[in-house]
Amino acid sequence: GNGLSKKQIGTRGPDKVAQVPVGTVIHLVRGERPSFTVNKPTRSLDPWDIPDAVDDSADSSNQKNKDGINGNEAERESSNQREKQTYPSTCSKTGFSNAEDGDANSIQHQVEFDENDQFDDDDEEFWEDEDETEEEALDADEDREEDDIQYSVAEMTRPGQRLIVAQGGEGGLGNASIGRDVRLSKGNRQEEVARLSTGQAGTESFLVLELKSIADVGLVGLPNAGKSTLLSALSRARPEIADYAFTTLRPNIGSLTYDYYLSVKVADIPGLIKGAHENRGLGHAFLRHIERTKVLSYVLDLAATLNGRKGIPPWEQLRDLVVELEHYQEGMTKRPSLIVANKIDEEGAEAMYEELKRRVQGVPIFPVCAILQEGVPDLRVGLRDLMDASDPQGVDLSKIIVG
Ligand SMILES: Nc1nc2c(ncn2[C@@H]2O[C@H](COP(=O)(O)OP(=O)(O)OP(=O)(O)O)[C@@H](O)[C@H]2O)c(=O)[nH]1
Ligand SMILES: [Mg+2]
Repeated sequence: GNGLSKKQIGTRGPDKVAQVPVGTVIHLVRGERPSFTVNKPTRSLDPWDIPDAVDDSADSSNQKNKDGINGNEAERESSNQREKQTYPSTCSKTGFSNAEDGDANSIQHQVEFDENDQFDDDDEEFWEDEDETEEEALDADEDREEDDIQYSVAEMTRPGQRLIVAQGGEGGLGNASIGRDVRLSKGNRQEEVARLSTGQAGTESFLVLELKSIADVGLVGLPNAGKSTLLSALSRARPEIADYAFTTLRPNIGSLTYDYYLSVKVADIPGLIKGAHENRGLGHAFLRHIERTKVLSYVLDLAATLNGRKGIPPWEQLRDLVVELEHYQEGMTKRPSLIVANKIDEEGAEAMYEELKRRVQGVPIFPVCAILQEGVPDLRVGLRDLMDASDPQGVDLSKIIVG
């Protein structure tokens, strides 16, 4: 699928506790199968709710998603199939093919899983023993950059969720245990003593951790900055727009296509306020989604203090946003970033834009009027350049001149 960052890890020896962000999918490359199985393979990303994917009860069915995460293709396919069943048979396929763009409407509907849909049950071949000794297998693993994913183990959907993906071994008791007090029948004493003193080996697994991103670009800004307006100017998505804070309560996704092949997904995320990292506003829910985008586009309202409004000047908006993101997760604002200076059409906004350029350096700034789509073509190019840039910059808090 789109926007996946992968990290391969190996575990050996005792249990290891790794903290992974919500939205991480764990795939097994090699090793022992864990005792739980994935109930529902993920085939689409609802940007807001990640469907529960882990069946904690030790179920022996082993559904898996060999391809990892399927993109919209599969989702669309299956949703079409579902609709086909519910619509009268005279309804042609073109009658409901509106979800051709990966925009808000097509992504936001919840996909239900049809147990037999798309997934073959010929699991066996994935679990056939290979003619490799364990030693050889380990060496091979170190050589290979990326191994084939055998099995999707779990999708972490809740904060603090814990799963044991590899069990630690039992410690040996040592020679001290071979004393008179170990009462064993003569027959299997030898065996039993050996087992007690050496312990038992732990299981071993090689995993790929995959953090699902909801989009390539996240539009980050205070409420009312014009994020939703901008998304609708950039793409065919039609999010709700209104002249009050917290219009957007769920992320909306729009697709930007360039030159037929490149498609960049942009997420319009609910407005962020000061204290969001302490869960003010809808804080954590918003931040969680920003976490899952690769590129940050800060949308600043140039007109917030103009014409008698009692808002926050754009450079302070930027500082507040950066502080919130960093409080939530250190290093987050190092992501490739650009600034959209919105509402350039308002009286006095030009001067604010000049002031903003003076006070914030190191990241590109695009003056835009989202309502009239002015500056939007340049922004589109800017976003693409940012995706391609070899040394993209984040916003450096110490370089914002405030006050
Ligand atoms: N003058 C002017 N107004 C704009 C521009 N872009 C957006 N607006 C207005 O700003 C208000 C807020 O726009 P939204 O797009 O809903 O803002 P948002 O950032 O999505 O707001 P939340 O969803 O509450 O976080 C609306 O009244 C828009 O019409 C612009 O370029 N110029
Ligand atoms: Mg909005």
